[in-house]
Amino acid sequence: MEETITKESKWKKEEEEEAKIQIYKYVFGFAEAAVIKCAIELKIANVIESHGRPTMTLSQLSTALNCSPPLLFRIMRFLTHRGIFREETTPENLIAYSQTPLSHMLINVAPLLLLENSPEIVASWHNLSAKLKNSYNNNENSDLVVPFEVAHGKDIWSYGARNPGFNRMFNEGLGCNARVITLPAILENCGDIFNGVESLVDVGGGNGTTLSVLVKAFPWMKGINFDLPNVVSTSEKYDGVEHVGGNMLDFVPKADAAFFM
Ligand SMILES: C[S@@+](CC[C@H](N)C(=O)[O-])C[C@H]1O[C@@H](n2cnc3c(N)ncnc32)[C@H](O)[C@@H]1O
Repeated sequence: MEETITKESKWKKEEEEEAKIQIYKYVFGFAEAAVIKCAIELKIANVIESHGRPTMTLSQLSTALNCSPPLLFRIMRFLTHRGIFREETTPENLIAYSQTPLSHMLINVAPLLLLENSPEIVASWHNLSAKLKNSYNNNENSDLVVPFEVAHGKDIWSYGARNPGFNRMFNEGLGCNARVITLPAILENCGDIFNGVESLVDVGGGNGTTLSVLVKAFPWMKGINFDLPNVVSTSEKYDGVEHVGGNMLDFVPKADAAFFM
């Protein structure tokens, strides 16, 4: 007689109990990003950092942020549990907070976190299944499905051209990624690729952050930041960097070397 594998015989009781706990990670998975965004918008890390003392009591922090202490305490408890800020008790028995390496990073990477957790980008992720539907057998049509376009009805560059707020957030977010994460790694590990390069065009260079860092590191180099007209027209000016607007499919300004990131 064929053996029937029942649910009970297949899974151990502990595994099922663990699954009941784990599933809540996914039910409330969004909360992690939402609380980080809340901390950035309130500028909690900036306020603690500029307080001038290593710790700041809950009462001082609540006053500085104009937030209800019990509400702020709950947000801080969520964050400190994850190593974002440290909770301490003062000699007067008051709750106080200090910075950790992770909470300090919130200050530097705030633009990137705000971009990736923006309603526009999150809406793309909510359309991820559209990308996979009917993609069996490498269906060519599924290659054309872009979750951002499903969510917003247009590609991300056209959307940015029509939405100055998103355009700015996008360029600041990627500029932050370049400044804090990518460029330090490039400069530390392979900076010598720029030796002898007198002019460099950054194709799709966004708001010019990358070139602004590179021309400082290699002062003999002239930078040409090439991006869509709506991007460069609102970008900050940097010494040693010329902004050129255009479509890379039509032309790319001439230089000793081209950089794509
Ligand atoms: C992924 S972002 C990279 C930005 C920047 N290089 C970085 O790494 O932070 C791509 C960039 O290409 C630009 N871009 C997209 N299509 C373009 C086109 N046809 N011509 C010129 N730039 C374009 C976008 O505006 C955007 O700034």
